[in-house]
Amino acid sequence: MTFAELLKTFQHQKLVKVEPGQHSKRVLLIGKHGENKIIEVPLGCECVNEGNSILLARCNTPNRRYLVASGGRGGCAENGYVGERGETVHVSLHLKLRPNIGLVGFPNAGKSTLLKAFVPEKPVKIANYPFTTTKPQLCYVKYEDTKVIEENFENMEKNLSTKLEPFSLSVADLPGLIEGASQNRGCGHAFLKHMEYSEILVIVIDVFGFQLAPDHRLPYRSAIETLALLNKELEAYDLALLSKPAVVALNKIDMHGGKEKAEELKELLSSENWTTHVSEEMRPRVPLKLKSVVSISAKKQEIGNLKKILKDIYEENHPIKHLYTSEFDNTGHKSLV
Ligand SMILES: Nc1nc2c(ncn2[C@@H]2O[C@H](COP(=O)(O)OP(=O)(O)OP(=O)(O)O)[C@@H](O)[C@H]2O)c(=O)[nH]1
Ligand SMILES: [Mg+2]
Repeated sequence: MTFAELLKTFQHQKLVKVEPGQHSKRVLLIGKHGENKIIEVPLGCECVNEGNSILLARCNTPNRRYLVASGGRGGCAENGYVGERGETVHVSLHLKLRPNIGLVGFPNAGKSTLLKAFVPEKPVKIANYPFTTTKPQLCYVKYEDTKVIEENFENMEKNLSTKLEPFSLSVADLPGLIEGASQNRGCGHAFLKHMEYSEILVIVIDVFGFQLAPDHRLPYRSAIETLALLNKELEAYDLALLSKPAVVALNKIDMHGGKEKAEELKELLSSENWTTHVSEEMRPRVPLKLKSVVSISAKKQEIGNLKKILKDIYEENHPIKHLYTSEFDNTGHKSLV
């Protein structure tokens, strides 16, 4: 099953109806409990009761089971030996992506073009109109094989050697967000949810700003305003998103005047109070944690040191834990850290 098919399968409602308990019989005084129905879901799936919107299960651990609807109790003295009906619950199953990196931005900012720059061999739909990407697409950014130190303690001899190991980070390209996404405008919630599990946010900004269509009735937003508005949408959806490390990619610097615009923006974003450069109604309460601001031309596949920055942030978040110290204790065995 492809990833897109998997997403489709798990993004719909299900009726969970479990069996009733059996009545007591002459030969079996206590009736059998209604049998469980087991629904297997992929990791990262959330199960929500459609009736009251209560989250019933967040399936983050492999092979763990959650009780969503209880089977009917078998006949016993308390129910007059008459088997009870099982519960019936309408649930919706949501599959959330768990990419290392989530690409966030207004429509047309160049998110898919950046994905293509990361993974040139991947067929990606890119076009000069908003909402080209309608479904999340996931792929892996490969890095040159990384040197790792291998410890070999055979025969109690300390022998350190280096070997090469492949390293990659998963990246999700998401449909564009617009003002009001957190209130479900545009593609809204359906895609903001995938950011919950992204470890690093890459905010793709068109240095020339955004307008949904060339129509004077539609508002034009400058590049810094788009960043502030995206920040506001993330804040309104879930404050926790703002604690994730964020990298801003200032895109389209190959266009006339693009480099100058990117330099101006970098200057504005270098201050902690960058949000003061937008009007109050666009200003988020909690600014994003901007780890780095990079100027890029996704179209020309000139992305500077963006890949390295992302790997460095990833490694900062996942320090390698050595299970053993490199010293032997006095019994001749290695000691645990
Ligand atoms: N000149 C120039 N054009 C770019 C660059 N990056 C993207 N574009 C163009 O901008 C348009 C939109 O690019 P996409 O990658 O589809 O934008 P997106 O952010 O994925 O858009 P949605 O999927 O609608 O959210 C396309 O015409 C791209 O060719 C760039 O670095 N330079
Ligand atoms: Mg796209």
